[in-house]
Amino acid sequence: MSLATRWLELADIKDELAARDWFPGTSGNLAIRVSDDPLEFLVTASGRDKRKRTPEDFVHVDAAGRLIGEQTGKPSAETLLHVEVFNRTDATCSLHVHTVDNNVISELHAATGEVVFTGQEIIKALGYWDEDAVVRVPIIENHADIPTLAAAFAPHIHASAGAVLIRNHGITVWGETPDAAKRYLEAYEFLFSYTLKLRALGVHS
Ligand SMILES: CSC[C@@H](O)[C@@H](O)C(=O)COP(=O)(O)O
Ligand SMILES: [Zn+2]
Repeated sequence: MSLATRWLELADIKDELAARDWFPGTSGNLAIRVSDDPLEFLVTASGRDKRKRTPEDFVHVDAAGRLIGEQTGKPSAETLLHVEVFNRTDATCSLHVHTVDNNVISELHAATGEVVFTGQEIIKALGYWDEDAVVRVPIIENHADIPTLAAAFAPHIHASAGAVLIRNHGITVWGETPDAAKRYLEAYEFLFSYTLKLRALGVHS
């Protein structure tokens, strides 16, 4: 797939997530694979308002997250997390957002290092079709030092689809295709929101 096609795909996903208000305060970053050999990808430029659509929204980087050639703009500060996903799996898209729900869930379940979901129809959107399937989302501590954060994140990357919560920071979700990554992210955020609403009603699942 061409760079231009990939750019448009990621820009459309960015617009859809922006419409959900999932990029508060310039938070969040998105990445899409452009080629496998050598591994190259597009990633959001750092510090930008991801609700706006501009020609400077993404930069083109190599397998280590370094700019390829002359480009204005800086790769996302959290590019190394996407580097880990793309180097370890065949995922084509990796999405990171900060929402109030994913932050609260990460704090509530931090002590156990994971949040577990079962008995929810929406887990079919994550590819779990068994009635008693169990979905586990690992929670890692937030580290200001990004190589340290990436080292804590990497052991939780097992397949071309997955998700990791970063405590009081956000979630990173990846998938085999850009649409799959977006679907997984939406399903996880649904589960987080549902769980918090139940808790607010005094029900603990
Ligand atoms: C502005 S708060 C969020 C940042 O510190 C970071 O966590 C984030 O998600 C966005 O950083 P960015 O460098 O724009 O990709
Ligand atoms: Zn972040």
